[in-house]
Amino acid sequence: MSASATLSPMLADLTPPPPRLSERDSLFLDFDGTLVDLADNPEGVHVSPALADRLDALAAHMPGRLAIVSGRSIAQLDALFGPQAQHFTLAGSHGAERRSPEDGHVQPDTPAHLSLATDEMRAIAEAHDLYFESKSFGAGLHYRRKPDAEALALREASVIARRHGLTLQPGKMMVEVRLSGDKGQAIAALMQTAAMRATLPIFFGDDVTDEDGFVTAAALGGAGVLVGPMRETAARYRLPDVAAVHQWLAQALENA
Ligand SMILES: O=P(O)(O)OC[C@H]1O[C@H](O[C@H]2O[C@H](CO)[C@@H](O)[C@H](O)[C@H]2O)[C@H](O)[C@@H](O)[C@@H]1O
Repeated sequence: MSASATLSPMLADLTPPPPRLSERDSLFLDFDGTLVDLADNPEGVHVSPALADRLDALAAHMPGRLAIVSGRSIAQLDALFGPQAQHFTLAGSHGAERRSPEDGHVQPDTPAHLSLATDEMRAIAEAHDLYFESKSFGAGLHYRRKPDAEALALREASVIARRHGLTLQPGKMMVEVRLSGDKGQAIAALMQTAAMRATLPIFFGDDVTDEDGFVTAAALGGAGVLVGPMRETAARYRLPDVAAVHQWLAQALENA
C-alpha cells in the first residue's frame, strides 16, 4: 500500500513542484532536513561541493533571489557554506537575523539575559549528558542520541525560556531558547528587497517551524514545498526527501 493510500481524505498527498524557476520567482530554502540530511549532532553535517556549486549556479541565474532560511545562525551558515555563502541571501536564527545584498546584515541587539539563559542551558546539558549548541541568538539542547531525555529537555528549556522572556522553540530531537522572529516574517522582509519585490516566493522546508514560511509564501502569491512525509501542512507541493530536493535543484538549473 502506498503512503498516500494510508492518509485520510483530508490529507490527500501533494504533487512535486514543477522543476522550473522563472524571472518572477524567488527561491527560499531551509537548510537542515531540506538541503542536508539530519545527522547525530549539528556539527555532523557538511555541505558537499556539488550542492554548493549547484546553489551558486542557480543564484547566478537569479541574482539576489536565492535565499537560505534556517534555524541556524548566519555565522553557522557562513561556516558551513564558506565563501559561497556571500552569494546567497540569508535568513538565520529562525528569522531573527537576515543578510541581503541590499540591506546587509540586519540583526537584533543581544540582550544580557540571553547569555544568562545560555549558561543555564549549558549547565542542563552538562548535568544530563545532552549535546549543547551555542547559537548567535539562542541556545539548544539536543537529545537525538538520548531520546529518553526529551521530556526533561523540554521541561528545563521551557522554565529557562519563561524565566528570561525568550521564545521556546522545539525542533527535531532538540529544543532551543531564542530571541523572537519566525521564518514567515523573514521571508516577508526579504520580499521587500529590490531583487525580490514583485516576485513570487517558493519556499522548501521540512520542519514544523517551516510552516510559517509556507503560509507567508502562499499569502504572497507563491507556494510552499514540504520536504518529507505527508502531514497537515500549508505547503502546496511535496518532495519526499533531501535527495529529491537535490534532483529538483539540478533540473531547475538545467531548465534555467
Ligand atoms: O531551520 P533549519 O535549517 O532546518 O535548522 C533547524 C535546526 O537544525 C539543526 O538541528 C537539526 O539538525 C541537526 C543536524 O542534522 C540534528 O542533529 C538535530 O537533531 C536537528 O534538530 C541545528 O542544530 C539547529 O540549530 C537548527 O535550529
